[in-house]
Amino acid sequence: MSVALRDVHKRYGRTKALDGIELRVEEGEFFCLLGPSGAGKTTTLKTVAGLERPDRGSVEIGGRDVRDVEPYDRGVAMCFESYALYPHRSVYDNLASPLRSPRHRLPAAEARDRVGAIAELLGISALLDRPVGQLSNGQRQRVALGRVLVRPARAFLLDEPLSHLDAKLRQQMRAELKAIGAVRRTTTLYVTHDSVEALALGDRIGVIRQGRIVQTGTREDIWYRPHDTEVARAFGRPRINLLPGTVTGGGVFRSADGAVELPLAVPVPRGTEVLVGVRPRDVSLTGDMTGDGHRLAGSVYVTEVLGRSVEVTVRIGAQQLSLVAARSEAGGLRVDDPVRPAVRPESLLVFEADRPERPGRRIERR
Ligand SMILES: Nc1ncnc2c1ncn2[C@@H]1O[C@H](COP(=O)(O)OP(=O)(O)OP(=O)(O)O)[C@@H](O)[C@H]1O
Repeated sequence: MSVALRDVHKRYGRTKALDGIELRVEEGEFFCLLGPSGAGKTTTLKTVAGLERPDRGSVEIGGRDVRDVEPYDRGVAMCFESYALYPHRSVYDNLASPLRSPRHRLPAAEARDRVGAIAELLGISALLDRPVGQLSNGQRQRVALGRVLVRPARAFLLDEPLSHLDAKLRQQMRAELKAIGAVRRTTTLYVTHDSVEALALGDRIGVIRQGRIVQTGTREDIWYRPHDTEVARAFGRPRINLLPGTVTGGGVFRSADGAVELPLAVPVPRGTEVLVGVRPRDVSLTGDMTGDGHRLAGSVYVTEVLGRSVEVTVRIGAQQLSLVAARSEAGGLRVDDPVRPAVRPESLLVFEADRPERPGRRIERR
């Protein structure tokens, strides 16, 4: 079932939690809602589940306005970050109890199969007889997720369901979550503040900030065409370089101290104050084999080993430019060594300068 929110507003006293949310999750789609703490992610989910009533705007499930539909009758299954489990009952009972509700009431054998399959996928088969109260936080979180995924639902609403797992398990579960048949077939709205998770999981991603959706798109849209500097900063580690400066005649970017000059592929009027963005992996330490790409002259400021590659921060006048190079290229570099990194004009993103009231928007290629 598709899920749509139109112009949804919600206030708690003086706090504007949702400020005109527009969102549409297509049938069967896995949609990630990404935003910082307090952005309104949980409130959005609660509004879909019917646990909060919007002050204005509408929520539709399967094309039907659900204003007057009770949470229980909406047919959505929600997993909260603060999970409600029965601590004295076994993992098996916690997983099976949703299937005993009058809504589902599956035959015992079928319920057992479903619970077994979900427990297997979540790696908790060995814990089925244990009381939930004796489990670790990460194990409990998997039980809570299982309680949601086990039931037949028209849509899953998942609120940071992997947040309590350690890094390794989180990565593993991330990969497995989308492979679960029920998840693959069922519309899923997944909330996270982790951009890596959003990029890994989302068929599409919605970026939420201060109760509004700033940008919706595929991972390619968000990565290559971020709406503004804040979206650009949110995705990618090491972070995108954003160099402040002005556009001179001939469409060349120039930093305030004149140390960095870069030809722009995007037409920008002369005199415009901009931030030029380039991702560290798009800066080449040794210059392109083909020789194209614009060269800059600087010196090594800091190097940091990131497994097989090295992050090199280069000082160019008053600017710092970070790049990622292979260890074979950058392994021997010392602080203050001169380097000539190269940047291709087509990998540059151009943004309006940030203003106090809002981050700089990307200037589009015409
Ligand atoms: N029941 C409530 N009463 C008062 N204020 C609330 C209530 N629920 C949420 N808020 C406020 O509404 C805003 C949005 O909260 P919400 O929980 O939706 O954010 P979030 O993006 O899910 O954040 P987090 O990642 O920290 O869970 C916050 O400023 C929060 O303090």
